[in-house]
Amino acid sequence: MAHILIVEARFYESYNDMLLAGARAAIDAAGHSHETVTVPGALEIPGAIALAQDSARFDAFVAIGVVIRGETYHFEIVAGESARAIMALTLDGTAIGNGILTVENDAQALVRADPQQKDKGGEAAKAALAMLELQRRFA
Ligand SMILES: Nc1c(NC[C@H](O)[C@H](O)[C@H](O)CO)[nH]c(=O)[nH]c1=O
Ligand SMILES: CC(=O)[C@@H](O)COP(=O)(O)O
Repeated sequence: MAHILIVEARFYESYNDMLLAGARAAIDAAGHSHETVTVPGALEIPGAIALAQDSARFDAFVAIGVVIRGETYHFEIVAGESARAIMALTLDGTAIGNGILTVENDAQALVRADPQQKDKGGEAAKAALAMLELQRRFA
């Protein structure tokens, strides 16, 4: 059994609740355990994963968050830099699934957060488990 850390950026309460439900359901269905930590925003997720890695308590990570475009360039920074930093951690061999939604509006966020619709939280959890399996296969 693996132990998974879900790192959520709780910027939008309702969407996060749905993403977490999907991620937790996927991990439970695969027979693994999980715990969750909360950070202020998506930009803090990669740092939280890096800090948690040092504890060696977790086998894989799931990033959960919602980034909705506003009026300024900040969307590109938050969306792009969180994805870039997560990818850098992945390329260092860390099993991570990225469930950070980067969308234009609330309607797009809802469809993707809802476990009964696109279930991006569950998708990210399954991706993390798939990468963990590869990591163990190549060990
Ligand atoms: N606008 C969104 C943010 N912005 C906050 C940043 O992620 C970060 O917490 C802040 O810049 C302090 O370092 N975060 C989201 O997750 N979603 C957004 O829509
Ligand atoms: C993604 C963001 O950072 C965004 O929510 C911030 O909104 P704004 O660009 O209007 O400040």
